[in-house]
Amino acid sequence: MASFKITGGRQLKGELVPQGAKNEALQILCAVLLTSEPVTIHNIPNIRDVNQLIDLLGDMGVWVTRTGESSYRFQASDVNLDYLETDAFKRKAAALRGSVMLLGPMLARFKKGRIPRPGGDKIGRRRLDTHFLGFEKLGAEFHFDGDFYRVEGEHLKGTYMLLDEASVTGTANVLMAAVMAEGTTTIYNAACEPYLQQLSKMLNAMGAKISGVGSNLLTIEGVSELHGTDHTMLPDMIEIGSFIGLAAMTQSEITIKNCRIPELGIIPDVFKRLGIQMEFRGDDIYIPSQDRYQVDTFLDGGMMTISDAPWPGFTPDLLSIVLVTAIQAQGTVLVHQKMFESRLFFVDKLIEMGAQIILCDPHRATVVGLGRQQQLRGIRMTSPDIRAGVSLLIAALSASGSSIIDNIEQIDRGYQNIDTRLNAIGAEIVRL
Ligand SMILES: CC(=O)N[C@H]1[C@@H](OP(=O)(O)OP(=O)(O)OC[C@H]2O[C@@H](n3ccc(=O)[nH]c3=O)[C@H](O)[C@@H]2O)O[C@H](CO)[C@@H](O)[C@@H]1O
Ligand SMILES: C=C(OP(=O)(O)O)C(=O)O
Repeated sequence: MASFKITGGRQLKGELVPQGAKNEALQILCAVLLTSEPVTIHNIPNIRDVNQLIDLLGDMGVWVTRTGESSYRFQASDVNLDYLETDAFKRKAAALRGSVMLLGPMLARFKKGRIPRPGGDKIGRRRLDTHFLGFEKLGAEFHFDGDFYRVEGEHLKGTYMLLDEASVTGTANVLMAAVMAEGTTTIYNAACEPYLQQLSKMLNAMGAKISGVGSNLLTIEGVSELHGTDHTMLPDMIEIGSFIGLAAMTQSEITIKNCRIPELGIIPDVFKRLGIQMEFRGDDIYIPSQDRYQVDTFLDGGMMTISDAPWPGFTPDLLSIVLVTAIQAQGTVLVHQKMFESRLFFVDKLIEMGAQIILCDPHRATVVGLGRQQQLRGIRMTSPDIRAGVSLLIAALSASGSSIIDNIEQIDRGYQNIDTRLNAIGAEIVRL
């Protein structure tokens, strides 16, 4: 188990370039299984979850060639389906959440697929019903033997389906199964975040016929085969949001480069409602060093609540960052994590550091901003999940004295060389 030692209280200054998007990468990498032709992908983040999925594809027989710093070519012309029966597959696929999206492509191309219970953050119940109900609607059979989920379907047929929830990985999985089904599939209540739009655009470039991209109603006309393509990943919007929170908490002047601002949806506005100033300079976001940031109230004077919702609502993956950023704001914010029930427990560490937070219940925490009247104190803590881990890192960077964060493998799942990149603009983080 690795740890970070952080010397807090330093103001940072400089530029940060966001990595390619983790959650887009996991969808896109699974989609390479849909064709026997080469698919080249650019701007792939060098992070644990993505590297594990690339390794897994290699083990399945996909030819993987690194063609540049963050570019790879994949060719799934010799996939070994027997590998799916091995213990190694079980162990590796169970290490990350994104592996569940191998199922849709396997079903589409090889008529069957098998996956162990996927891993990922332990942030509450994470059901997979949407995935399997969708596959069944397409005519596949589904079995779960307690260890493995199996799907089989010789002849997938297009149909209308109303997803039981707008699940991100569920929509991606069903979409990838449907692209080569016979006839037309309509997916209503589809998740529509930019990463799914990116996946749809890539599939269309491979020869799929998907319309309604960007909406919650996708129409897919099945085609008999897909071809190779080139695809470039968006910058990671969760990393961009994390850097905005980091800048505010540490009073740093940071420019976040090449953000693809139109794809960020409501994210910048939510941070602005915390009182954080930012300027859009072309496609960069400039955040000046701010001594104070005053939380907005609602128009009727009511206390600010920030909650998550399926896209184009605010992503749940940034609520932990909003929560930590509110600690040094002026004013009070209620953070309401509606989707996941175990994602806010890390606040006990922040309270130990001196933050004024009341955990109302597993879904809601009220943060009473310190308005820089008092600095947080460094402590020793453990990173429970990716986003809580980075939130603790931000808290530690703003604190007086030094902190240790254990279990930073969680942070490495989603943030590329975060220590080196932040040290380059003035942070003091040592990997132990
Ligand atoms: C690998 C990957 O891409 N992971 C992301 C993906 O996970 P993932 O695809 O696993 O998450 P889902 O979109 O399926 O849903 C997450 C949770 O939210 C609940 N839910 C979902 C939709 C809805 O309309 N209402 C609702 O309450 C679900 O019951 C579930 O508990 O999307 C999540 C939600 O943005 C993100 O936190 C994860 O980072
Ligand atoms: C919850 C997350 O990831 P995963 O779905 O991979 O666990 C996340 O990226 O915040």
